[in-house]
Amino acid sequence: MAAPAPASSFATRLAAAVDRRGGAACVGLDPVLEKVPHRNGGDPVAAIEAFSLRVVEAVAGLVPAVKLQMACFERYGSRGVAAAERVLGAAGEAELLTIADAKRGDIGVSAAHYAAAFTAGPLAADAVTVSPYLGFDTLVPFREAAAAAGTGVFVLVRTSNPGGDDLQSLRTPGGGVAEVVAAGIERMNGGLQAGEAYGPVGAVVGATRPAVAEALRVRMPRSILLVPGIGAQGGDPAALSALFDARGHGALLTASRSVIYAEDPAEGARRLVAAAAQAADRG
Ligand SMILES: O=c1ccn([C@@H]2O[C@H](COP(=O)(O)O)[C@@H](O)[C@H]2O)c(=O)[nH]1
Repeated sequence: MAAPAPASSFATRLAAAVDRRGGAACVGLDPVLEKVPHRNGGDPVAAIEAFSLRVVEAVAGLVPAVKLQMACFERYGSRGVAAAERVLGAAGEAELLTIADAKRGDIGVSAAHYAAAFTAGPLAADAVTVSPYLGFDTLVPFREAAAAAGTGVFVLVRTSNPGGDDLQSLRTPGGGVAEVVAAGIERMNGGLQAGEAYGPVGAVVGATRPAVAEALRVRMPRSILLVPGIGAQGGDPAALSALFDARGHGALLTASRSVIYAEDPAEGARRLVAAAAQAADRG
């Protein structure tokens, strides 16, 4: 029997959440033991989980989405993963869309396992980040799982770190590497449902190179852009207006340290939403 069709696509749910909260902002949950309240010699997993749950509670109702940095949890093994499951669950219950920032990538047969892990079961999220380094065939299982589950996939295209240039800006006969990846993603979003502006395959494009991000936006008109690099990495939402469409959709600005370690994360989240709304208004 065919799997039941999802109630709505990730793009539709994200657009509704952005409209409800007033701006396309995402709070990154990157809990680091040294920065969260904890007892010396106490349980690190309990500390990062409690901190993450407090941030979820503080930002629920303010932002459309949260992004969990899986590495912050996985470094603690199975207990850390179990904590990530609970934080994802709590965020979902608080009506936050969830992005598992897992940056997975492997040959197709193994990619299918990763895709299953993040679309169904205890680690299921509304979207997952993936690496395109092994080729476009390895993205297909993620695309198929996302389309079937009504979730999203964000492919790394142009990352926010300084070393992103090392490989992503290399020239090839088909253009720069990032442009080749962008073209592949655009192809994967073919055949949109009627009334849908964006497909299930989005792109990670760093805020630290706004002109590059803008050029990539043009190459991927059907992709939602997940835009890290705001705040701690110096990216400025005001420089990112061109990433949004006329309805203020199409991009999701995400910031972690500058919000979760602010004196008042709720206030940090409000500021991020306001900055995203202002950027989208000018788009
Ligand atoms: O190009 C990328 C891709 C992913 N990230 C991730 O986003 C957050 C950024 O944290 P900040 O504290 O807002 O700098 C983190 O989880 C990164 O791994 C990115 O920064 N750039």
